[in-house]
Amino acid sequence: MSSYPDGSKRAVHGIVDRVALPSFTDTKGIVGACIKRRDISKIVSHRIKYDGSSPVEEFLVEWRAPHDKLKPLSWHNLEELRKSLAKIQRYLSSLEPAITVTDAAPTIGLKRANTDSHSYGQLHPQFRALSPTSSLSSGVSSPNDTSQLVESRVYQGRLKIENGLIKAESLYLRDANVPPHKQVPWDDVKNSAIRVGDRLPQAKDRVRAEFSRKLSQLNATGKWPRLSIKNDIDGTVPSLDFKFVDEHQFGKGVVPMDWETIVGCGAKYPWSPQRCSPHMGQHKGCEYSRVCDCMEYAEIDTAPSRLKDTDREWMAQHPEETRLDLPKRFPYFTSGVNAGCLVPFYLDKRSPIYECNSKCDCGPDCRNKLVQHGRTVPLEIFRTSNGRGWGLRCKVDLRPGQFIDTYRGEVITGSEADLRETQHKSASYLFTLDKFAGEELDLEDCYVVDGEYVGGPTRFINHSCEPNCQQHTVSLNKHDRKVYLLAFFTNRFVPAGTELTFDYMDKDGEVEDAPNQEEDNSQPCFCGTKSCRGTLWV
Ligand SMILES: C[S@@+](CC[C@H](N)C(=O)[O-])C[C@H]1O[C@@H](n2cnc3c(N)ncnc32)[C@H](O)[C@@H]1O
Repeated sequence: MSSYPDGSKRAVHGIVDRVALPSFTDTKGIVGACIKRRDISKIVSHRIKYDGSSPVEEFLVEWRAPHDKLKPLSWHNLEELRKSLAKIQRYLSSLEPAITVTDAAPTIGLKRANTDSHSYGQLHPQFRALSPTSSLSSGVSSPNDTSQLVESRVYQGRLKIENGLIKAESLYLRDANVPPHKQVPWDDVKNSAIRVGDRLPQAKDRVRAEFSRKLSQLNATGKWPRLSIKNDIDGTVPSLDFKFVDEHQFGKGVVPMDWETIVGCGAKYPWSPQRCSPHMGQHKGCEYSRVCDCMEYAEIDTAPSRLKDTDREWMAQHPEETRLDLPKRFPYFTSGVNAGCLVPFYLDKRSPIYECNSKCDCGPDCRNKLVQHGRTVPLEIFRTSNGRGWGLRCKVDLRPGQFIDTYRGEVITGSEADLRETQHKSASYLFTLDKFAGEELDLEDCYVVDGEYVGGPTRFINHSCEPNCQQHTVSLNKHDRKVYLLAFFTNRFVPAGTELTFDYMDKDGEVEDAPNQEEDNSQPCFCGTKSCRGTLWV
């Protein structure tokens, strides 16, 4: 074990800064301070420092410094990085191939299969080939092994504390105390610092605890049935970069229709005895769809028992005129065991659903308000066993046409979506709101929902070529053709615990052309169904 000028003893798993400045954590008076996540560009490496016999995991932080060629770097412990756990999680997953993490946070149902959770420094043999550069170490040391401690030169920024926050200044570039030959270019650091095979149980525990905290905060609202998570496969949790939200968030350049312009049903003919109200006779409300203004553009019910001869004559004579006084297809069963489920007509036809809204006179219990009230079933995010990441399932049986939840996220412009697609290559969370694209709305003017960083649990629904769910358009404002809700409903009975899936290539019941396997953006499909088409549309 080597002794350092500050008196500490360290076994080092990453880069050693023996000749450079002492670790920031050695500085007095910083207890409680932490780094703002936004200030961190990324985590570059890690090391295990021994404080007596207790291991302390430290991470080498590369600071954001847009105008500096060399970014400030400095070592920090988990306490200082407590607001940046998403960055740590990303760093941990970059080490993933060599790490089998099985220790668990019971609060979120992860399986604890490895009791050796606090062992350090076991390098997977296959990664020994990663050789160090001449000036930087990539050797791995155990507390008793100092043979691989090598001198390195890490470019460091100067740190200061302001209002409990640690901030970096990249002054050393100009600081005579650190001569240029001791400033290691970022590429050298990057290439030699990526370490695999080391266990970082403290960091993993922190990441899992943070996810548990987020989930319990969400469940604490009590607004919806509990959302749970289960991982019987490995020790990971979904990305901390993801934020659960209740409704769409509007991005730059997206202008939803002003709420003031929305007219609720009942307002149009306030003098009419037939206007919508909570009870319009026989315990019915807006199911009297001839009257409900919100349903003006819903599918006309052409059943002989509903559409009178006079209606047909009117339609023939006025093809372009109001549909207001004609009977419409009501979207949901209003009574019986299937009450609240989508009727077969909508399941088959995929016609847009027009729900009433909060400005209507029909009251909160109107049967034409379902999707807007949110999820009513307990969902579980779970780790799939065949490489499809996370998936979603329901803990209770679901009836055909039962509502699951909406797909929500950041609503962005089409051009912003194109940019994100090229920048991140992650088209998989983008959902175009193109239901009403046509004569009055160009496809390129349609907005796109990005569920990658903000959204709801449906963002975890995987693709299947024989899906048990499908997506439907639900509008709360019949005049707004650009912003609406994307709602998932089951298309058959789904027993409790079955993975929920939808067809990523489904376009209102039609399957879009299967992508060419050689196309850049295609991904192999592992849905495992008999009719699997082999690729995903992503
Ligand atoms: C909307 S996300 C679904 C949630 C995702 N599994 C996760 O862990 O975040 C879509 C991504 O999931 C994966 N995926 C979904 N369905 C799949 C399937 N049938 N086969 C292979 N990968 C699938 C693909 O990586 C796809 O890009």
